[in-house]
Formats: sequence, structure tokens, C-alpha cells
Amino acid sequence: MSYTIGFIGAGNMSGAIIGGMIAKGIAPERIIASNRGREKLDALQSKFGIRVAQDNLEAAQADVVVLSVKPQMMKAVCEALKPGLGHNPLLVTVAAGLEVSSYQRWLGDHIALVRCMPNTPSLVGKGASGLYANDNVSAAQRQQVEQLMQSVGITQWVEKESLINAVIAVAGSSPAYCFLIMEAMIEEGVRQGLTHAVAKALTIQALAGAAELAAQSDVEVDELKRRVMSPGGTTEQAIFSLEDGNLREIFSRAMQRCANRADEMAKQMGEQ
Ligand SMILES: NC(=O)C1=CN([C@@H]2O[C@H](COP(=O)(O)OP(=O)(O)OC[C@H]3O[C@@H](n4cnc5c(N)ncnc54)[C@H](O)[C@@H]3O)[C@@H](O)[C@H]2O)C=CC1
Ligand SMILES: O=C(O)[C@@H]1CCC=N1
Repeated sequence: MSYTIGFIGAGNMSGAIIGGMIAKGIAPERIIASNRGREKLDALQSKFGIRVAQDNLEAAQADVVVLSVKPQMMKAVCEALKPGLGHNPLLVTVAAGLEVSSYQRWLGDHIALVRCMPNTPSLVGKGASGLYANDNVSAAQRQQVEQLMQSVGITQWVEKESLINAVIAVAGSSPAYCFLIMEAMIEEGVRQGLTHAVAKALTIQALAGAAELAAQSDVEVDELKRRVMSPGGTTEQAIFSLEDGNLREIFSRAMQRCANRADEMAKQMGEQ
């Protein structure tokens, strides 16, 4: 793999993907990034040794161009990039709630575009990305983006664009749900007398261990849950309490709001 990768926008998500790629051994000189301010670019350059561009058009000369600005900025960024995309690179957008049709309106119907919905654990090689390709993306380009994103975690293709919103709810946004759960567990551990450091270390390892066990196990997660719940023991009291509190419904509502927001953003920005 020797093609070059340009990142337009060097914020949290680009930083996570770039960091993950470098950790996986992708040569830093193959990566070039642009950003509105210098500070984040300088930080990425000194941390990872990647190349930084003077402007977006320079980063867009790469073979694969990752569009990673906030959705609200995307139209202006794309319109300014358009004259510099004559080499017809593979475009990969990580923006939530912006549909292929919008990019085609801004950049032309011919563009080869993959919508990728990654998440920040990409930084530590544990990313989970959903991918959707428009009809102009060749089989070789599909492989290219898959290989790229698999350098920072797992990938799953979805064959209907609307399913990207479900991917946001399940994977793009979900690290934040997990951090909230961690916060709540650490707070209660401290209330019960542990130091913050001890509660934090145990919480993180318990959740990471549970995730690893689920990943390596050939039984469903409900069975893994059952194996912790000794009848008449402690765990079932906690699980009963969470079920009584309608945790499933809480998650269902939260994830619906997440996906609905992506839908709403697509409608708002699709009109631009
Ligand atoms: N943060 C996350 O966990 C995830 C974010 N995303 C998507 O990634 C995209 C970027 O999000 P974040 O990295 O979180 O935001 P961010 O705000 O950290 O990064 C965006 C970067 O774009 C730069 N920027 C703004 N206008 C620009 C312009 N005209 N030209 C060049 N750079 C410009 C900003 O200075 C900033 O550094 C969004 O579209 C978001 O939907 C997708 C999945 C997960
Ligand atoms: O909150 C957001 O809109 C972005 C998309 C998925 C994660 N962060």
C-alpha cells in the first residue's frame, strides 16, 4: 500500500485515525493534513511526523482524500476544493448526517465517494467503522478504503446509505455512552469508599475485559451476562435494578435521538 492520504480538517477524528495509522506502521510521509488553524497541524506533525499542508487544496492532491471537518463546514470546504480535484481522488467523508447526494451536488455526479462512520477508539487501533460507497467507487477503491480503516480497527459495509445513521448510533457516537457509564461507575465506586484512582483502574479494566471476553467468546452476550449472575447473588441485584430502571428503553431512546439527529442534519444541510 503506497498511495497517499490527505486529511482535510485535523481535529479529534482525524487525529484519532492518523494516530492509529502511524501506530500500525503506515509511513508518516504518506499522510498529509490541512486545517484551518496551525496549532493542531503542528501538534500532529511533531507527534506523528506527518506532512502538513499550507491549505486544503494541497492536502487534496493525495490519492485518497478524507473529508473530516464539521458537517456545517462541509459545503464551503467542498466548493473550495472542487477546482483541485481534477485527479479524481477517492473521497472519504467521515461527517455525520450529510448524504452522498449533497457531495455530488457540490462536487459533481462523477465523484467516487465513501461515507465512513468511524469512532475515536481508532486512535488505539480499536476503531469500529461503518462504510457506504456510491456507485462510482470501484471494487479496488472499496478495498483501498477498507484496508485503510482496518489499519485502525474493524470495518463493516452497509449497502443502504440510510443505515449509516444506525452505525452512528451503534458505533460513531457510542464511545461517549461508554465514557458516561465509566463516569457513573467511578463516581459510585468513590461514594462506596474507593479512591478515584482505584475506582477508575478497576472500572476501565472491567469494561475492557468484558468487551474483550465478548469479542473472543462464541456465545451471545446475554449468556455471558448470565454467567456473572449467580442466583441469589450480588450481580442479579444490580441487573434487576438496571432493568427496573428501564436501561434498555433508555438506550433505545438515546440511540433513536442520535440517529434522528443525523437524519435532521441531512435534511437541513441537504437543502444547502
Ligand atoms: N469526534 C468523533 O468522535 C467523530 C466525528 N465524526 C465526524 O468527524 C468530523 C470532524 O469531527 P471532529 O474531528 O470531532 O471535529 P473537530 O472540531 O475536532 O475537527 C474539525 C477540524 O476541522 C477544522 N476546520 C474547520 N474549518 C475548516 C476548513 N475550512 N478547512 C480546514 N479545516 C477546517 C477545525 O479547525 C478542526 O480542527 C465531523 O464531520 C464529525 O461528524 C465522525 C465520527 C466520530
Ligand atoms: O457527535 C457527532 O455529531 C459526531 C458524529 C459521531 C460522533 N461524533
